[in-house]
Amino acid sequence: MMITTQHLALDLTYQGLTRDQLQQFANERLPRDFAELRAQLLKGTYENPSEGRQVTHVLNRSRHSVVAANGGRNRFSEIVRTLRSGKWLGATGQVVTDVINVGVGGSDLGPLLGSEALQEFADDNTAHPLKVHFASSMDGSQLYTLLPQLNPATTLVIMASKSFSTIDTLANIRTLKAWAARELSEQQWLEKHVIGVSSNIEGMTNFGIPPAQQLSFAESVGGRYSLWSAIGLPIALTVGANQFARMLDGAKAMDAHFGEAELHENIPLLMALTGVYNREQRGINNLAVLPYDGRLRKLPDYLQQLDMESNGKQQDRNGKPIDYPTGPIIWGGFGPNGQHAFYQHLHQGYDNFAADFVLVLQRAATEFDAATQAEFAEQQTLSVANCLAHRRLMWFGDGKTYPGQHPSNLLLLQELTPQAFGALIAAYEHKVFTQGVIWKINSFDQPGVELGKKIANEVLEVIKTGTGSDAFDDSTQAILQRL
Ligand SMILES: O=P(O)(O)OC[C@H]1O[C@H](O)[C@H](O)[C@@H](O)[C@@H]1O
Repeated sequence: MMITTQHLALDLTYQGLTRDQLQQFANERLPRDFAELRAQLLKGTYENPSEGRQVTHVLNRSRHSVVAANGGRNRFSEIVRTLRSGKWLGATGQVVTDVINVGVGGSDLGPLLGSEALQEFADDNTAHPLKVHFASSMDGSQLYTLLPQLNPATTLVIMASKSFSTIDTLANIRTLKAWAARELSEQQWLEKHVIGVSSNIEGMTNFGIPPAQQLSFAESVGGRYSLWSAIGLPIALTVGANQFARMLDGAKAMDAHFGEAELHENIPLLMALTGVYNREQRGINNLAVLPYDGRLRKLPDYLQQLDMESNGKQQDRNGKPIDYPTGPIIWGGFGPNGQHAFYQHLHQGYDNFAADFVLVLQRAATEFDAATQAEFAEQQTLSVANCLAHRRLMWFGDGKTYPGQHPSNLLLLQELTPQAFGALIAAYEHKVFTQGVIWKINSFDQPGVELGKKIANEVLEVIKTGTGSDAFDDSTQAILQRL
């Protein structure tokens, strides 16, 4: 069973469900008002009850929407143009050559995935190739290796944080500020070397970021749904504003598909239903994401946040406890390398799993000479053959010691264009939305993460003041003692 849209195809043959079975399952599990709720999501009026706002990330896909305008698309494009054309001068008059995106979670994973995936599609009118780096880790380990290679006078920092209060990001920024102080005054650094991306405008202003270097986006755009907003700046810096807009177009085309296509032709809907079926009817609690293209290496990480932070819940939309399983554990890795590492367990291990294979069939022509190009084409074919082989073995087994019967999707991209990438990510967003509706949960909050942050602050306070550790358990106390 293969469904083909403009940018993305889905083969769900190895889910092992007939059209009738899917229809019947949809009749049982999709609520009656599903079409209405879906229309709300696509209009930007779907409710996020616990945070008291509507869900509007879909509006960011439109090149001219109101939300996009409030997010400062013009300023966004201007910043992209200036930096990519080598016209952004630092405080000492030198051209900025390196950008570090400092953010975590939704302010890191989407920009990182998108920049890696689409690099080859960069608009080639760049006079000065800009290098884009990423720093997310709370412990500073990325900056530790990155900073010795950079010069504060030619480096610009994107402070990317929806809330502008995430301690991981603030800690990395403090380190960068201290590092820049070798060459620049604080004033110089703020005026020419920092761009803020946030929905907390006051926070950016209080930090001292000049208004012209503030890019905002609506609070109603969830962090894990924010790569379409100004948070996508690193992607635009990598590929150019036009290619970034093409990524939005691809997502928009998927929105239209999700809104209009009938059940048997609707990619996100079928991904959602087969996922719920696997969870509930086959008792499978995990989904392996297996991209067969190195440019999508970070896809499992990205989808972990998108899916697990959205649907890993034990309360319904009204805050009432629920007693049925919700979103699965998402894990995975780059398929071809996984074959030499964890696939043994997938083929012969004891555990059940479902898988999403993501396959790109062709790679655009490059500037390599013909002989090298032919070898690369051969490598692409090798990867396709391996993807198809392992997918078959996981489903059919060998009738003897390989059990098979592990259901999988094949998400097929003819080429990894910005449009196809946008469509792929939007399809997953809508899958997660649909499953959230089926499970009656709010996919747009993350109370568990917030409780973790609160407890971390309490522990930090004890470490800093050296008092109050007796409120903790023995194990925690013993470790604090060593510290
Ligand atoms: O963008 P920020 O406000 O800094 O948030 C970064 C991340 O932190 C949190 O812990 C949330 O769970 C994520 O959803 C969010 O993407």
